[in-house]
Amino acid sequence: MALDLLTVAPDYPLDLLTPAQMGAVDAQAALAGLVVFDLMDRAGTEVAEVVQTRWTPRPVLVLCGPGNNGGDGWVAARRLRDAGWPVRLVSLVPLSALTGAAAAHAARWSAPVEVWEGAGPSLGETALIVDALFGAGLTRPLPPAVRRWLARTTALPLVAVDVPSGLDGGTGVPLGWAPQAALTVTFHRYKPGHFIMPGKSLCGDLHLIDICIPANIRPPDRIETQLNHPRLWQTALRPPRLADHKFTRGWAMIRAGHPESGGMAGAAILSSRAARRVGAGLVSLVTPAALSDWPGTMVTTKPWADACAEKRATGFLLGPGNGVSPATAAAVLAAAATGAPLVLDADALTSFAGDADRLRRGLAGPCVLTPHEGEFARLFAGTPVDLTQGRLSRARQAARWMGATIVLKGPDTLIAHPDGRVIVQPWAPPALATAGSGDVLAGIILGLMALGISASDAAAAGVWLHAAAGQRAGAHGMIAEDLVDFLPEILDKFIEKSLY
Ligand SMILES: NC(=O)C1=CN([C@@H]2O[C@H](COP(=O)(O)OP(=O)(O)OC[C@H]3O[C@@H](n4cnc5c(N)ncnc54)[C@H](O)[C@@H]3O)[C@@H](O)[C@H]2O)[C@@H](O)CC1
Ligand SMILES: Nc1ncnc2c1ncn2[C@@H]1O[C@H](COP(=O)(O)OP(=O)(O)O)[C@@H](O)[C@H]1O
Ligand SMILES: [K+]
Repeated sequence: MALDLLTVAPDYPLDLLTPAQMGAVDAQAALAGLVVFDLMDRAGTEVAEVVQTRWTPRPVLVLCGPGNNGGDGWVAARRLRDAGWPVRLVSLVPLSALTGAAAAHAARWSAPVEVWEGAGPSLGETALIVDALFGAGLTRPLPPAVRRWLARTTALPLVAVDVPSGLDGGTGVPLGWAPQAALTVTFHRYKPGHFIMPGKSLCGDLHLIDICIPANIRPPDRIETQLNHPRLWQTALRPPRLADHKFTRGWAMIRAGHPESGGMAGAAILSSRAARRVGAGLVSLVTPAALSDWPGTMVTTKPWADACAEKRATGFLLGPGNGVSPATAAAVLAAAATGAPLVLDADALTSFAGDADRLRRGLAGPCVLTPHEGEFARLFAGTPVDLTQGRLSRARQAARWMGATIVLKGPDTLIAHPDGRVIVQPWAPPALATAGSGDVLAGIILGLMALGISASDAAAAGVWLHAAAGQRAGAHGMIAEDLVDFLPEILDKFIEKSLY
């Protein structure tokens, strides 16, 4: 699903269900009188529809597994054959092993069936593979022969039913290995693994099919993972108000680095511009040596301790270009002790490598940490966070342990909150992978928090606005400075205007 980030995106289901939650929904649907045979019929029929929309008729090989995922495959094969496609059907198990709705749909298949043997079927003329082997709830690796067969067919496009078989739909991490799909068709609700790397990449294009399970059938436990969307935070964005003066719009303090301390001032300058563009009333760049920024930025060489003593400060950002050093760590702890909103990025995080517990104990107010994968690994090494887990689990554990919002950046940025909720932003232009882009993101989140917006709303809104600015800047030649320049236009699309 490609998304235009510049519009208030149309409604799409935000909830991402774990495989266990999807199983609970399936079970409740059956209890509510929905017939699994019919749900499977709709699922498989839609798979066939999507295939026919994307490809012209060609020899297709449908691989069907032992469970309901395989059942969808039997339906899809039948529909494609009815539409005149040359279809071969390969069942992973003997037909006598099938049960329930899958067995019932298998009984409706009137053409020859090949049952998997040894190294697997010959490819022959096959030009397209439908993978209906296993769904999102698989808990162990693919059988080795299946894995080897799929690995040999990578030149052919593969359509995955629910997930590419072998991918854990709950985490986005393959159970050892999963094939690369050209497209993935899933049902009722997306699962986290569709959007979190490497699953996001393995799924190819995504299609969500409504198989008519009513929306009031929900899992019994809390849905903890959601897609990002303006409706989560749009009302929290704060337009300028008639009675405002600059101090009511917040004063953000940014610590700038200095070459002599291993720092670079440019990063903090990008952050300061972004914080100002999203509406912070005043932004100070606190720097050990004179530097120049836009004239409206208050550049000051006063000590960082003075900035921390400023009672009117409503937000602090440390890290961009600060240099990794005990001095940076001390400056972080000084700002944290004020209890004012805090954003920590880059060197502010790495300065606590091996000592994350000291940072954790020092946090006294709302805090957003914005690590990329490298910074995350350095900061959380040696903590209770299990670094062998996938991104979703790691981000969630880290936020819980740190008691702060963690923005784990990447093509699938995760915004994890201490209460266990995680917001996923899977849409962001890869052109954002350019130096300084993260500094702009940190400045956006700082500016929003300095305006009084909560850490969770500022992080989710900030990640969206940053990605939207990236989209607006275009696929080629974008530099971090451009992101700052597009922020007013982006904000204008999302901010509520009725309060003027
Ligand atoms: N129940 C429903 O309401 C619907 C379910 N649908 C399909 O049903 C699929 C889920 O069906 P199933 O729950 O049967 O799951 P799967 O189709 O993934 O198959 C699980 C089967 O594989 C076997 N198996 C072997 N090793 C396993 C392992 N390590 N972990 C899990 N299973 C293992 C199990 O014994 C079981 O027979 C979804 O992916 C979706 O394609 C669709 O038909 C739409 C409607
Ligand atoms: N392939 C990608 N697709 C989309 N967004 C990306 C990609 N790579 C990086 N980004 C985004 O770009 C920003 C880069 O930040 P960061 O790594 O901190 O860079 P820097 O420190 O140089 O500013 C993050 O917001 C990240 O989510
Ligand atoms: K599958």
